[in-house]
Amino acid sequence: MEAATSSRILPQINFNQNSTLLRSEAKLISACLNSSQNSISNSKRNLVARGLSMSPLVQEGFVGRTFCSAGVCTYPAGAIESHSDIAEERIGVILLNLGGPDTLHDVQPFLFNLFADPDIIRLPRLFGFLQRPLAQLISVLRAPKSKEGYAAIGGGSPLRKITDEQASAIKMALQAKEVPANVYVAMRYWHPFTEEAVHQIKRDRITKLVVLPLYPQYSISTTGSSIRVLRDMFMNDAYLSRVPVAIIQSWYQREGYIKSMSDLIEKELQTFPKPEEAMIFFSAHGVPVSYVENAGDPYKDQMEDCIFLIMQELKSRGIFNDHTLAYQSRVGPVQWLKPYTDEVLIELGKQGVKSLLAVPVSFVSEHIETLEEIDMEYRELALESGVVHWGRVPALNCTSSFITDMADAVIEALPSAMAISTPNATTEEAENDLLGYGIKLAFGSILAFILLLFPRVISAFKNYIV
Ligand SMILES: C=CC1=C(C)c2cc3[nH]c(cc4nc(cc5[nH]c(cc1n2)c(C)c5CCC(=O)O)C(CCC(=O)O)=C4C)c(C)c3C=C
Ligand SMILES: [Fe+2]
Repeated sequence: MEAATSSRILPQINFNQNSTLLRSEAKLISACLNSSQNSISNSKRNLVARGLSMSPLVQEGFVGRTFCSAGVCTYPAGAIESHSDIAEERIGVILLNLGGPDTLHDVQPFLFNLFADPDIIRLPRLFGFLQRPLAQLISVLRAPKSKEGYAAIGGGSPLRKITDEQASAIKMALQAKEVPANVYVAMRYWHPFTEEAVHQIKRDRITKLVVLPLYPQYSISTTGSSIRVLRDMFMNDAYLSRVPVAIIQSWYQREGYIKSMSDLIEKELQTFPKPEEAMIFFSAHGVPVSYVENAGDPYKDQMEDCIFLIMQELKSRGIFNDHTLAYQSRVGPVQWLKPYTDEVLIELGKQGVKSLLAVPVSFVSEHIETLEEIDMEYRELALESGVVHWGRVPALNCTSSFITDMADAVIEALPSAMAISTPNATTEEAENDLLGYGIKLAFGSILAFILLLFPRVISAFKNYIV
């Protein structure tokens, strides 16, 4: 794999010169994001240092409860209860997505929801009470800039419409494969919220559920956050905690996805006067470096692996264009994953690159960061920097090969669905636990007493062992 632009690492950004964020807002976010760096456990650090990404669900407190393999998580045998007594299976698929403001009026409350998420602004537990006041402040400060962006793309986010269309398309693809299912949309920060989807799932008496995040790569800030919210709802509900669930954590490595992305790239390259000369410029949404380096977020590794797989597929088709990966959409002055898209564009222009094909790679729908940031801001910057031919690969949206692959992913995950059997202890269970603990304590004390008082008993035991 060509090292992801390691030869093009650029100088650190100076906030005063380049950041598009308001200074006061930036300071606030900086303080919040930096503070989270101190609360990372050594075990996580060791794993990361050894190059082993900790399972994201383990980081989220699923320790001892989950088995994760091949991107699908289920619950261990001891904690499950089968639904074999259910005569009629009603399959549900829940699509997890970020959500976006439908109108300009929604922008500030949407931003509030985003910044109030402890997986976006990661405060130490002790300062958790500050999360909502901070979110209020930051959302009010950022709203004008965000509104400008949403105004430029028609006055709101297209995410809800596209995600609804993807849900209908996946439902139809499942139907065509003779797996009838209801498909629900659960947005993290705007309507339809996760609560609304979960309400419908209960209303429809779903008996088996597949959780499918619409993010190809896993990040604590996206898939991780949505699964945490969903898990809390399921654990605290008598019905839902018994519904078998399969969670697909990430799916960037699926052949169907890699081929669909390659198809789009191959097609768009043909629009260049000399297709073989265009540089393929993968632009992924960034995350703060601390997520990867301190919290063990597998996002960067998965992103690089994803680019490698796409380039391998293109090579197998005889496409040998140069490529590079950079990260966009940083918020605040903390270090985000590098290299930054804007800096790389300027550098490539300086190096004399004339043709660039931008490929958004961290998200499967058109949204503000493709329609405004890439198509407007980055296009303009690239052209100013000397690039002559600029193109952009569209998001997958409802591309049929992609939708078929998502349906296949659901079908493959179904057999591993298992229930969380009321893991939140009821009062009765808690009392039983206490009783059990008391019995063990009393028994242990009596045993210790006997062993201490009667050394002969010990030697008798020894005789049995040795
Ligand atoms: C894989 C995708 C995404 C990651 C990772 C991610 C992390 C992340 N985002 C913010 C802050 C903002 N994100 C915003 C919008 C937004 N983000 C994603 C995807 C990822 N975010 C999408 C798809 C969208 C927008 C959707 C739409 O409405 O079209 C915004 C709001 C827009 C803006 O003001 O720029 C903010 C703010 C952080 C801090 C973060 C990781 C910690
Ligand atoms: Fe984002």
